[in-house]
Amino acid sequence: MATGGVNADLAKERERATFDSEQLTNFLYRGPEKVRRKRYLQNLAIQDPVFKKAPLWAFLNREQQYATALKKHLHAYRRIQELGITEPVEKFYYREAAAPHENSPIGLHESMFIPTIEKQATEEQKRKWLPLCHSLKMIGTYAQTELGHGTFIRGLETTATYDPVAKEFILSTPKLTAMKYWPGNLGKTTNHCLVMAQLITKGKNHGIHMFMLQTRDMETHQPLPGIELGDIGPKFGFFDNDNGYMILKDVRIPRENMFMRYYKVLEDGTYVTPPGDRLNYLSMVLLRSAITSMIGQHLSQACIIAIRYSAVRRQTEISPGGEEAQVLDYQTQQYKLFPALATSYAMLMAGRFMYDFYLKTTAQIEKGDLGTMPQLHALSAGLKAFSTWECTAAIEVCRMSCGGHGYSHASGIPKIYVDATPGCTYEGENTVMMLQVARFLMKMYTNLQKGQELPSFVQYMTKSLDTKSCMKEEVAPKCLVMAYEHRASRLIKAAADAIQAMVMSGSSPQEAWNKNTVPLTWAALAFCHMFVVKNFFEMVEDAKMDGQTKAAFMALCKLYAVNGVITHLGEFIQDGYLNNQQVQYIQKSLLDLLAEIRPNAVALVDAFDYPDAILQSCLGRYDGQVYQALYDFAKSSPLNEKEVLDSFFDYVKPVQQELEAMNQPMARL
Ligand SMILES: CCCCCCC/C=C/C(=O)SCCNC(=O)CCNC(=O)[C@H](O)C(C)(C)COP(=O)(O)OP(=O)(O)OC[C@H]1O[C@@H](n2cnc3c(N)ncnc32)[C@H](O)[C@@H]1OP(=O)(O)O
Ligand SMILES: Cc1cc2nc3c(=O)[nH]c(=O)nc-3n(C[C@H](O)[C@H](O)[C@H](O)COP(=O)(O)OP(=O)(O)OC[C@H]3O[C@@H](n4cnc5c(N)ncnc54)[C@H](O)[C@@H]3O)c2cc1C
Repeated sequence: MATGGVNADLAKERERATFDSEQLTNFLYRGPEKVRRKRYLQNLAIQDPVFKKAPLWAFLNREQQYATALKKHLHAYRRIQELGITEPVEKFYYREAAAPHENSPIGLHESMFIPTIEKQATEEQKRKWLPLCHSLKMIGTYAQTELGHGTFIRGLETTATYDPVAKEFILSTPKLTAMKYWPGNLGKTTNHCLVMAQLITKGKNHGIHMFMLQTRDMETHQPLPGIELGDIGPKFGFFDNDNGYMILKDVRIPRENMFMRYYKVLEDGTYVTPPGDRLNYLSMVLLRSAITSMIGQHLSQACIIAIRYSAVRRQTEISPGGEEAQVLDYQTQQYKLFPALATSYAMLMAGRFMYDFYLKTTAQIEKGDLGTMPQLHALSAGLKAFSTWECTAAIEVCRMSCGGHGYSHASGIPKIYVDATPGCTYEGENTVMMLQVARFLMKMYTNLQKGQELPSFVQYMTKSLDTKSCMKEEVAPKCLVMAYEHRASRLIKAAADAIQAMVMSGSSPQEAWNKNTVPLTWAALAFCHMFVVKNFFEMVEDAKMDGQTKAAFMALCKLYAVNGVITHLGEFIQDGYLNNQQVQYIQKSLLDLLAEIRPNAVALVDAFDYPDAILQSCLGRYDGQVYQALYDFAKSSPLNEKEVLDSFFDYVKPVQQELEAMNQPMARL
């Protein structure tokens, strides 16, 4: 444990901030009452001896990591029920503090299995399954992806063939590539899963549908007949999770195990047409809608670590014989870290919008109004992809900005990165998700050409592209937003025109699409970027906080927008929308903003309000005592338990002796 009070540099940083970080914390967590409740729940978990006593995951092997994570998450699950915590966000605060950076082996049970039952099951099915789920008699996961197919789910090969005589479905993975592969917690933890399979009845394939499958005996936990299950082995991250594989050999389940809220097969095998398309994709939409906030939180943790450390770390005298500078004073270090910080706030704001939009839209869907599903799909897919790409790249920047110590697990950043980066892949591979956004945008563009009204968040497309930017020396938010709108509109039009031109010259629409997927992803990315920028400005402008806090927050928001223009400059100037002079204004504004943010950098990360016990970082400690903490971390390495390791006697000594004998002058003769 480090001692010595707060590091003097860090203390100074907090004194010189121009705003009160608590104000921003209150905004981030939606009010002081919610902040108090968050801290209360986090403290409850942090003080709980079961969580407190557990060894740090970094020093454990994979089996131990799995067992520790399981023990903690099960204890948390029980405590959450005992404490009567029902709000999802409050459960999250408790869990995060109970098992920081340890992914839950019952995570899929809570994040996909139960929500899918709640949304896709009939009332009768819910009555039967939900109580068993809540008592963990049933522990389930979401088994969709197969060895051969993750993205193209219409191509899944698992079959569910209805037998009207027995009134059962026969589940089968008829070939190697059909085996379920990747589902979280499928390998060892769960005893049930939702299986996505091709529904075949009366000899006809009706496409993929969801079925409830019991995989293991509920007492002995042994796999049931016809089911082979296992863990898929170690991965880049998620070491503590048993992502699994599953082979099914003609496993029979009752007809009632098909999720029948929207889709139905009658006893005689008649398929009843559902009220709408893609309703069984809604579980993916839920998680996609939650990922933007989640990934923003991952990045915010990396920013706390890198920025606090950069305030403490001193390296190189600026003038000969002078004091070594805090590395945070180097403009280049600010250029790495402040855009990352701005990105984390931007994504937290986008995530807030996204989740609220999800709740609003799904409430309409529940009432039978499916009209906004395409918008929900496009926005959740796009923000999921955009935010995970941006945030994982920024986390890696944070890690490298910590120099050598960033590479150590002592920093905490490597674990944040490896657990964040699969967000680019799971719940829809990012490029594929961007192409779904592009598909939506192309439709909107066609509707525009037909003179139809567009949904509000794509109405900017109706503006003329013949205008020039209003950007002046004082870089105004309005002009920044318009620049993003212009870039998105132009790239959407460019992609649409390219496709139309190919179709006009004889290509099929599919061929024209496939020859333009790169420009289509440019357009989709520009759309998502514009959406995030615009939403960030709107949320800062509407935020209720004092003037100094708002000014500090606004500086970040502007930096996010300005930095995005500089990073993607070609797309903003290609048609002459911004001229050379205006680009210079923006470049100058970037440097001015770095200087403006500098005194508030530590306060801006303090506002995220992560206790040390959650952050688990020697570099990101609130007191800045990083060197003592690094030394303590090194001392606690199991390799240091023995002064001389057995491997020295087993391997080094014999080789030394052999080499010594070989190198004797006599031996060479
Ligand atoms: C607490 C967190 C811990 C982390 C845990 C991580 C857990 C991870 C779990 C998983 O990864 S589960 C598996 C996730 N898998 C995927 O996401 C698969 C991705 N693939 C798809 O979603 C689809 O195959 C596709 C790429 C969207 C294509 O679908 P499909 O082939 O059926 O459609 P298209 O022919 O392209 O389009 C047809 C039509 O349907 C519309 N559409 C597609 N998806 C949706 C949707 N979800 N909602 C509404 N509408 C949808 C699409 O836009 C087309 O519309 P039109 O243009 O024809 O109007
Ligand atoms: C940590 C983790 C947890 C997971 N948990 C679960 C789970 O709980 N349940 C579950 O069912 N699955 C789970 N998955 C699987 C995950 O959902 C899939 O890996 C994901 O959907 C991507 O599919 P894929 O692996 O088939 O990638 P592929 O589609 O094979 O992607 C490979 C490449 O092909 C490109 N590509 C593919 N199709 C197209 C296209 N049409 N156009 C252009 N490019 C294309 C992609 O962009 C990518 O570059 C998990 C995966 C991970 C990593």
